[in-house]
Amino acid sequence: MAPSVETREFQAQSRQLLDLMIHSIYTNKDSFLRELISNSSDALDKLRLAAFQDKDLDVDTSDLHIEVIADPEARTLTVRDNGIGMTHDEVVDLIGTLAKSGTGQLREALAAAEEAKDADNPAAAEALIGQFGIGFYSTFMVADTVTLVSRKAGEDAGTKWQSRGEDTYTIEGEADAPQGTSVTLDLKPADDENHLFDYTSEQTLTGIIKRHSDFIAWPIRMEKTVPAPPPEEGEEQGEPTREVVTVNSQKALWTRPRSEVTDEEYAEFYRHVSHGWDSPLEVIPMKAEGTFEYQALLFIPSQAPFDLFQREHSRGVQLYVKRVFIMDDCEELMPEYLRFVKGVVDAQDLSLNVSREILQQDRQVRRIQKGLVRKVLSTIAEMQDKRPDDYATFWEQFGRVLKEGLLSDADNQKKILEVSSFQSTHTAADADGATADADGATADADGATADADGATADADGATADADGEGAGDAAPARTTLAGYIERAGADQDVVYYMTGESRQAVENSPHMEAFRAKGVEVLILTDPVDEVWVDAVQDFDGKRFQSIAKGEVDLDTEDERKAAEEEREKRSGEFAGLTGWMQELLSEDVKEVRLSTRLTASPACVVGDTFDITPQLEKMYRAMGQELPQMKRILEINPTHPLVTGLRAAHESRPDDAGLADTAHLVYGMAVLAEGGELSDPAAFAKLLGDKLSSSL
Ligand SMILES: Nc1ncnc2c1ncn2[C@@H]1O[C@H](COP(=O)(O)OP(=O)(O)OP(=O)(O)O)[C@@H](O)[C@H]1O
Repeated sequence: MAPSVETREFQAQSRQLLDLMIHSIYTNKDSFLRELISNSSDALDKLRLAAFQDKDLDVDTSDLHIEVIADPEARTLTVRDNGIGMTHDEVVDLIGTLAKSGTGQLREALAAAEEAKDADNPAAAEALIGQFGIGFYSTFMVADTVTLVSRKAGEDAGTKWQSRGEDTYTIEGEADAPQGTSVTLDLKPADDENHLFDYTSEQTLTGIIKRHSDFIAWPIRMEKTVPAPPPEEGEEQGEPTREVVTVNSQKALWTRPRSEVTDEEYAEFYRHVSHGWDSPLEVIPMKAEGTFEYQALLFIPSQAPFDLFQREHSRGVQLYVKRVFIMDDCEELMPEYLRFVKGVVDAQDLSLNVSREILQQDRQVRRIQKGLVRKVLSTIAEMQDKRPDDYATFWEQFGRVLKEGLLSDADNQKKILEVSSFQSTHTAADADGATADADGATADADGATADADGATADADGATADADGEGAGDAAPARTTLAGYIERAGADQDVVYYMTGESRQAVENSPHMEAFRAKGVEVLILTDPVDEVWVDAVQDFDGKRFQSIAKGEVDLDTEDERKAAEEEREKRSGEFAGLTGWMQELLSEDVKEVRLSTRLTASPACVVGDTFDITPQLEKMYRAMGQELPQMKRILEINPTHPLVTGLRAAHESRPDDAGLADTAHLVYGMAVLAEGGELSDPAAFAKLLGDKLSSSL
């Protein structure tokens, strides 16, 4: 019976990707070979491990290798391995669908690339390929047809998958497939101008393999024409012969001294372990000797992967034991908040059949983790100190993740705070035009202000920052906590901050008014994680973190404080009628109405008690499905604002006027909006405002 050929459709997103690949002008077309070899190498690692762990698995692991077979006449190129192979279902799942499909960013990026293609702007597609690294599908950059034949170790029959990269692929049984996987490409005609080289040329292939895959631990073999050795005296030069040679050196990069490895070799290895297409920002080789020995080669990427904040985010650190691959993404070696770190750890003293369960319990593994974390944090500190531009890139890409460590790694909290940097009213505003200190709020004593375009790092800890939004944009600068504390002076015993959704929302919030008037610097924290760590971290260098939107503020000197106290008492008496009435009227929304000391220009603002959670955090909790009681906050009104004094006078003379209650509701609504908050009933607010405006005409 002839084997049945099944034709299946690619998923919509896979189709889009393939389309991009086929029409790609991506210049690094050679990368397809690195991807195939990388996949083969992984498959060989997996087979060796499977054979080791499952003694019943009937496989021959005596000659694990990768073969590259070129046929210039037929214009085909095959990459074959005798690794773990794939079952029929795995081929459909892993090759027929895109593993990372369904994620928002990829969908968005694809849509953007699609649009750009219509607009004849291929750069977007190029960026997409570079950023997402599109493994197996990259073969369609160089091939018209791709045929994959695979037989899983331990199974009797194989599977053949074939596609022209259009809407469909075919899949059928292949009875006598050898164990492992082969991928055969029907190559497109060479077109040097478009970086599509002749991938059947021995020289081209050798060059690519040496450049991209030299360190692969398995032999990569290729049949080549080898010249005969020089003749002995009196003999004739022999004919060149065809021989199978191993093209790569197979040297594990982490065992070689840094001085002997080029940056490009490190970059290629990084791409292999991270499945990335970018270059590493930092290379961290490590060697620990003594009671437990390990070598590690870690990398900090230059670009955050698109799934960094998704549960099933990309892999991190691989564990090897005495050069033998044991597992991908070894969580036990790297804490969650350093999940962006890629690389390998090769431990000498673990057993080859170590399992995740054992790793979790193992004291040695915990000590390795401690060593790795210490080294990564000290590398970030060094970057901050010596390579501010790289540090700025790092912070832009991974700062949000690193700050998660403030919650989960108490031992390193101080270190993490030291290497963190923050926007503040002192640092330059970013490109959205919100200015930090338009009215000169924070010119500090030594005159070191963040410079206008944020392009240079200043001496007191404000670091310049490339925000990745393209050249020409004013880059935001950030400050370290040490920089903040130095500027604040010894008398200020807290670090002021405000959290919010954007710099602009924080800067324009009424809470900022008194701080701006007094020239007191405030950290501007806009990452969701900021909402949480500020409550969990006690202090930095003995200075407490204090939200300017919580509790009472006190920015006065002793004398000012006395005068203000007297003034407030007098005013409290004068305004008691108004605050009491408003408190009752607004009791569904607020727990107190009181006079404010933090406002200079706005009529009112809402604040929390010192230990209340912020509205943003409340929103986050609710989004995560957590039930919370309704949080009531405090309405502070400004006793010098004409709207407030006017309302007081009107309420005194016409206490029963229903229109005044509307005004009070509007004052509250304005306070919520001014801090960037959300009204519980925006339609009611709009109607009230509309009525008020009509009656004033
Ligand atoms: N030669 C092979 N042998 C066995 N399995 C393979 C082979 N090639 C690919 N696979 C399987 O198919 C999956 C998808 O491969 P693909 O190259 O598209 O993505 P990837 O390597 O997982 O990730 P990335 O897209 O980041 O490179 C692999 O994860 C692997 O499970």
